[in-house]
Amino acid sequence: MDAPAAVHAQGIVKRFGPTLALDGVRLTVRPGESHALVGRNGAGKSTLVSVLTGLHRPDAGTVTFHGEPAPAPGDRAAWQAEVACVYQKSMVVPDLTVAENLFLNRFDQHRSLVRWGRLRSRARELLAEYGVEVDPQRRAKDLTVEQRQFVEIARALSFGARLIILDEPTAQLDASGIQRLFTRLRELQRQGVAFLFISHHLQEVYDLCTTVTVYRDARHVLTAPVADVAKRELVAAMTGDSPAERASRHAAGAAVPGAAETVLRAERLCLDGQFDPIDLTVRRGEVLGVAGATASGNTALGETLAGLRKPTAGRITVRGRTVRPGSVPHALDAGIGYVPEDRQRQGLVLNRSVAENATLTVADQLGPWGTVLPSRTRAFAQRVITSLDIKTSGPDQPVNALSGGNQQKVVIARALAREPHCLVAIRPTAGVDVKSKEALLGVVRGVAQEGRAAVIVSDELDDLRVCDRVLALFHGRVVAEFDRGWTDQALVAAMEGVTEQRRHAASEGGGQ
Ligand SMILES: Nc1ncnc2c1ncn2[C@@H]1O[C@H](COP(=O)(O)OP(=O)(O)OP(=O)(O)O)[C@@H](O)[C@H]1O
Repeated sequence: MDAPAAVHAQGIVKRFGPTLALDGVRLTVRPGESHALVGRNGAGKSTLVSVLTGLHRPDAGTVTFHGEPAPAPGDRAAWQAEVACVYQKSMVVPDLTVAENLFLNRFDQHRSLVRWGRLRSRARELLAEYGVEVDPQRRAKDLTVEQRQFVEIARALSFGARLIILDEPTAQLDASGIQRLFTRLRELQRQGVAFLFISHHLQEVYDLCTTVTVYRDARHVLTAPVADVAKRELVAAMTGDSPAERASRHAAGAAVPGAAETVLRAERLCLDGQFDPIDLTVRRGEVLGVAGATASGNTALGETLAGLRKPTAGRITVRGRTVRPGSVPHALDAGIGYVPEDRQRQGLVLNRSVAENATLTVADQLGPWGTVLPSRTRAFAQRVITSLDIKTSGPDQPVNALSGGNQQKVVIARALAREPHCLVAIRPTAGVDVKSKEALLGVVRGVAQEGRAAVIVSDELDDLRVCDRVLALFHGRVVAEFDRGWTDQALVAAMEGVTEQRRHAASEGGGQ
């Protein structure tokens, strides 16, 4: 406890124009500690990370590493020797090998010739030292997310950094990948490496971290040992609400008129190398879950339903009408609304406003004869901002100035704008805070309640709990089907390929 903090930040203020992103916040992470930083979307977590890694200069406040003042702005090498952040979006260069990535910008300055053999053996030594089993000659783009994160961690440690920031590191890992990551992190902690762990998965915070800090609306709210804070107190600190009992989301949906009618049907739909022939139907008033771990084929199935991928064989119909395969415009026209997994690439036009993004799919409804009335666009966007609780300075703010979770809400708003017959959402709550998650899932349920239908493709149990039925995929095949009332263990076991059974259901029970 007497050793100086791995990082100590105090009185940090950061403004972006009119937005106060950090309002005098503090954070202390001790050597060997794993410290969680949690907060609702837009609370200021990413901004703090940018300050702690030297990407943003704070308007006020101080940062020290191991008792020494932070390096001068712009001195990249000095910052790298203190701290590294492993982001969801990889920083490694995809076309270079692991060895090249590890030694990027570190080639011997006075040698014009790189000695590749030596580089590879040094890379092998370095990976072995940190227990990372990856061939240094493989291209970074061929690595799994898990391997890439390990390479990035090894790279950071090899620069001398003893503080590693992990920004939603588990977002793209399956359960066994998360376990392997946590095991590795615990080993490194024992060697004195400190971690700052940013996650919207509160359970992971309890599994991994010893201390938790909560920010809310740009301010520091709480720092405490994880063991002393109950989950509902943590949520209350994040939201500012009193810990009122929240209704269980396992509750059955109300009956909808005409509920037997099939909205979306897939017949013998298959995509080579991704999933075997699958039959599925989604009826009016129903939310269907398509569960599966990474590479189970569930994402590919969702993307095929949305027209993003062309199936090898099979047929998709919406209310009896065949949809042209592999065409997003046709899927959209047929009434399939799509919420993509990668909002940065597929979801948003980042430099355009919230209003423009939210209304992209409904431009034809915003004015007469092909015109778009700004007043109508803004009014529409304002309704969306209110109903989805999007934290923004207004409809005219560009979406790239929103926090990640709030960007996700804009993507969902856009998919809903056309009032699709069936919404297909892939991991719709990734990176979204607990309260917004509830709101978003409530919106998806609402689609079904209005007599339409929805498909949620996810490995998140919270997402799947709002579904009326869940298909579990493993290695491209449906291995189990669950009605409401499944237990977490049963569904996880199916997703991990541990059990296989066609119909698995208990309509009683809490499913917690
Ligand atoms: N480059 C920027 N320009 C303008 N505003 C910004 C910028 N970066 C962040 N902000 C604003 O600062 C506030 C804090 O955002 P930040 O990204 O730090 O939140 P966060 O806690 O990381 O949220 P999330 O969990 O959604 O990622 C938000 O209101 C956001 O809109």
